[in-house]
Amino acid sequence: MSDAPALLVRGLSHDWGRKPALRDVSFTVARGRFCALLGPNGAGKSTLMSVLTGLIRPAPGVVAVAGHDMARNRRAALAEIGVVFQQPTLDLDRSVRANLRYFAALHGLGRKRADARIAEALELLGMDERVDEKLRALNGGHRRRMEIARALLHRPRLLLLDEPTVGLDAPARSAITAHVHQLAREGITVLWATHLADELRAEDQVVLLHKGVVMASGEVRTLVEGRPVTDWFNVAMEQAA
Ligand SMILES: Nc1ncnc2c1ncn2[C@@H]1O[C@H](COP(=O)(O)OP(=O)(O)OP(=O)(O)O)[C@@H](O)[C@H]1O
Repeated sequence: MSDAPALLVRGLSHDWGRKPALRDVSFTVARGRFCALLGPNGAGKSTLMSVLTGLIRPAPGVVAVAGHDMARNRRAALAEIGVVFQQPTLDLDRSVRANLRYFAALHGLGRKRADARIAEALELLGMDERVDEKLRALNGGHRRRMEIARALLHRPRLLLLDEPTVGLDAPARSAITAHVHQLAREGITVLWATHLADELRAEDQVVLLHKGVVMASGEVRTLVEGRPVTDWFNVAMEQAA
């Protein structure tokens, strides 16, 4: 199990009613990699995130997280995952600390351990000085960082983020992108869904999804062949249209 990839997805398909959303999707993400799940609106990114978080069952398909099969050993697989959903779910009238303590308690962490984990997670996101501020006083970028910190409280090996920069201005977008790349360098495996190719870096892995099908997968540097990532993405989408 120790050699298992952080995430394995094999032969995964899903239909919404009669509408195909994912078609025979397969890829793996090695431990400590930043993998972008890149695709335009309607590509199937959110559907795939729902499968990976166990919200919907693929038929057919295999998902394994750190070697734990999602169908056969769901609890162990889910314990390895931290999730940042597209829609924020925060209590704006409470402080950063109070929000995080609440979620730490949901994970069964006692107060002392919770506070240590909260400090650790906030430091990773450059948010430690905000711990006593009310969420309402924070800007969108800081709220998002706080949600990422929350997803790390139980020390997951795999962090899933569904379009985490939507609605943020350029500086906040670039700060969050940098912080999450840093998390990958710290050993946390990241799957980052986005439709914005400029969030990718040369050393990242990318899974290019279009109409539910993986069009390309591999290291960004190799796939773009010297072009800017946005040019490569635009050409791939024009060819697919
Ligand atoms: N709950 C649902 N019921 C029916 N169809 C759905 C549902 N969720 C998604 N779809 C359809 O599945 C396809 C893939 O959508 P999905 O939301 O997974 O794509 P996406 O890449 O996340 O796009 P976006 O960036 O717009 O969220 C689309 O055709 C969408 O209309």
